[in-house]
Amino acid sequence: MNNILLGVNIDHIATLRNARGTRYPDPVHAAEVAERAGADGITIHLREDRRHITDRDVRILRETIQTRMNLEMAVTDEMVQIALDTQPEFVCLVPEKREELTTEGGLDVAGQLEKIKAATATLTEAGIKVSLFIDADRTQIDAAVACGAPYIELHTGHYADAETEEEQQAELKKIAAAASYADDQGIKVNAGHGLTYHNVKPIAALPELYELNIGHSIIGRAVFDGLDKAVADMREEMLSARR
Ligand SMILES: CC(=O)[C@@H](O)[C@H](O)COP(=O)(O)O
Ligand SMILES: NCC(=O)COP(=O)(O)O
Repeated sequence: MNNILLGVNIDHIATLRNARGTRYPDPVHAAEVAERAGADGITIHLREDRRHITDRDVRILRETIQTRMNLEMAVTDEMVQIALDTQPEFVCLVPEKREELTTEGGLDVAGQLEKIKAATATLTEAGIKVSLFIDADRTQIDAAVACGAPYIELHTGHYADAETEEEQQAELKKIAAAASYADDQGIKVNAGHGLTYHNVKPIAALPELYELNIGHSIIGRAVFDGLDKAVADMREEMLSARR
C-alpha cells in the first residue's frame, strides 16, 4: 500500500510555555526534534486570540522548519495577510470560536462560499497550497471543489470523541465515504483532530488519505516518552496500518 504522511502539530508546546509566560518549552525546538524523528511536516494553528502559537513563533519557524509549514488559521483578513507575509507551504483554513476549548467542527464552506473562494484564490495566487478543514460531508466537499482548493482535511473529532464502538464505526464509515468521494473529485485528502495512538490505525488504513495532522496526543505522550519517541511511535502506528 502507499505511504501516508505525518504532520506534527506543535501548538501545545506553546500552550505549556504560555501557561507560565516563560521562554520554554520553545515550539521552534519542538519542530526540530519532530522533524529529526520523522515528521513529514509541522502544523501550527495561529489562533486569533494567540492562546498558544504566537506571531513570533510563526516568524521564527518560517526560518527554521526544514520540511514544510502547514499554517492553520481562521478565514479573516488579518490571517490572510499573515499568510501572505509568511509564505507557508500550506494553509489550512479552519473555523474558530473564541470561547471553544478546541476546534469543534469543520468549516462551513458551503455557507460562506464566496468568502472562502476569495481567500483560497488569494493564497493560491501567492503560491500557497490551500486545504479546507471540513466535516465528512458531501455538500462541504462539493463546496471545497467549487472553491478550487487542492486539499481538504477531514475533521476526525467526532470519530475520536465517539462514546461507543458502534458510534465510532459509524463515524469511520462517514470519513471513509467522504475520503473516497473527495478522491473521485480529484482533491487530495488529509485528516486530523483528536487522533491518538489508540484510534489512529483505522483512519490511517483508509487508502485515499494523504496526510494526518496530529498534535495533542503526541505532545501528551512526549511528557513521558520524549518527543522524538512519541513522533516515531505515532509514525509507526500509521505506517503499520498501510502494510
Ligand atoms: C484545526 C485543528 O483541528 C487543530 O489545529 C486544533 O485546532 C489544534 O489547536 P487547538 O487545540 O487550539 O484547537
Ligand atoms: N488539524 C488537526 C491538528 O492539527 C491536530 O489536532 P489534535 O491532534 O491536536 O487534536
